Amino acid sequence: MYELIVIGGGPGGCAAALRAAQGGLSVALFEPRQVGGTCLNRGCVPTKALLHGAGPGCDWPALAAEVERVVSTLRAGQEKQLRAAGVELIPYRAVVTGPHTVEAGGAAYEAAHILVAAGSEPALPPIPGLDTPGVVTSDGLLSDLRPLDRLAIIGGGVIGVELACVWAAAGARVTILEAAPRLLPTLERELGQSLAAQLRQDGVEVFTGAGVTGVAPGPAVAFTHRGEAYRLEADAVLVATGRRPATGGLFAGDLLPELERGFLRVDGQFRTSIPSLYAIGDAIGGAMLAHKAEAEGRFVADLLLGRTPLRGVAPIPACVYTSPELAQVGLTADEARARGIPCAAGKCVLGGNARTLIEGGKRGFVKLVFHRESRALLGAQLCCYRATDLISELALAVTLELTAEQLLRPVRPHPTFGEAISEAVEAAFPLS
Ligand SMILES: Cc1cc2nc3c(=O)[nH]c(=O)nc-3n(C[C@H](O)[C@H](O)[C@H](O)COP(=O)(O)OP(=O)(O)OC[C@H]3O[C@@H](n4cnc5c(N)ncnc54)[C@H](O)[C@@H]3O)c2cc1C
Ligand SMILES: NC(=O)c1ccc[n+]([C@@H]2O[C@H](COP(=O)([O-])OP(=O)(O)OC[C@H]3O[C@@H](n4cnc5c(N)ncnc54)[C@H](O)[C@@H]3O)[C@@H](O)[C@H]2O)c1
Repeated sequence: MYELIVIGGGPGGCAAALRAAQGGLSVALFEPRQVGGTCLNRGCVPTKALLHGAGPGCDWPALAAEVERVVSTLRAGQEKQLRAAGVELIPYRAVVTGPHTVEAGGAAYEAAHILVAAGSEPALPPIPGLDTPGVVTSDGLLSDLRPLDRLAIIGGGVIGVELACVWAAAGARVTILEAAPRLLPTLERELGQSLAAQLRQDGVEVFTGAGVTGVAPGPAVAFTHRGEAYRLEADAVLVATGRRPATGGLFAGDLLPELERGFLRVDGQFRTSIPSLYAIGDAIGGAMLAHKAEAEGRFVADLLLGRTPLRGVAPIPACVYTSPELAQVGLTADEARARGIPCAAGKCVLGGNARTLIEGGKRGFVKLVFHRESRALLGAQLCCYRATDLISELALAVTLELTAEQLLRPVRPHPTFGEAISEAVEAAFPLS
């Protein structure tokens, strides 16, 4: 009998298992694939290593070896840390058979609490021909790293644009087919629009409002755009149209917690409709991000340890590691207005930022959204170099509800990208 069984060794499950074990609970972690989950093995880490390493004349075998070195180093470290904390790693797929019981590898296990952190898997849209040879999801593309002359991408979301940048940097002709009117439709409007302009300048073809009608052998993608029909031949077709929860077959018999579109429904403390069963990460939906899963895992571990959870409910920053990078946290001006919140927005365009010009001068901006009366920071949207690092300062400010005056108190060093934050605050509340 364990105090906690964790199902899934991704960032959510590992964070929960580690913290619970460090706090003194007996913990078993079930993971039939590799520790690290999607993030470490098929997601965040390999894609960022590729974005860092891909370039003209790319040596693909060397790049693939470097990606594997990074991933396996991190995985070994993570496994060591879990074992050192006393987590029992069980390499089988688990099925929940009761409120306190799990079956895996032909054996039964029992625990006071069960945490489902089973993550997600690629979701395929109902487009005819997706079983054509050469059509892959991110899992397939990342497991067979090789040069491509022509890459067609269905879906201009986060996976689509990041992997477009990898193969475009290595010299491939990349085409993105996005159904929505802009790239990255879940992010603030100008972020997707600016990225599309930059990608086009870098030679990537971008069709927004595209209607993909099918994939034929070749592979060749048939699509419509502004009333015209097109046929696009490629060496590979990446389908990156979102992910779905990996909750299929997770529960046995009559035991089924409440689901919503396949995602486990949880309350504010990540409890499912079965009191001893918690769920976190991609399996519960919302932002499908590693740091969200990890924060939620720590939150549940703290709850079970009887501690007040520190993290897990703060606004979750979203980052896109393209060039330039994009990042956002909290509310956009449109979202604030739609909620009837009086807001003041300030924007600093980086054309006059010294560090931006020194490092190559790609288009960029920092936008900040404040409550007009309290002057508390509500949200931030960044399109610039190092946006994915700069956003942490702004996530802190949104979380702590810092005001414009408080944001202006620190002296920011020169020449840095961070100077744009001071300028954007001043633009929101001009002196006259
Ligand atoms: C290409 C790509 C790039 C990404 N880049 C980023 C990024 O840069 N930043 C970011 O924040 N997020 C990124 N993500 C998203 C991120 O990977 C996920 O949000 C994150 O991994 C979710 O963590 P999780 O712990 O909920 O689930 P997962 O990481 O999916 O882990 C779930 C684990 O559960 C295991 N499992 C499933 N069912 C069972 C079962 N029945 N029994 C036992 N084990 C089971 C699976 O094998 C898996 O290892 C990316 C995703 C992809 C696909
Ligand atoms: N940097 C990061 O944090 C990062 C990187 C990669 C992935 N992720 C996570 O992984 C998840 C999955 O990424 P994703 O890019 O697959 O999903 P996504 O939801 O970000 O984007 C999917 C895109 O596909 C489009 N689409 C859907 N059906 C289509 C169709 N039939 N034809 C053309 N376009 C279509 C959607 O409009 C959307 O823009 C995301 O939720 C994201 O949070 C995060």
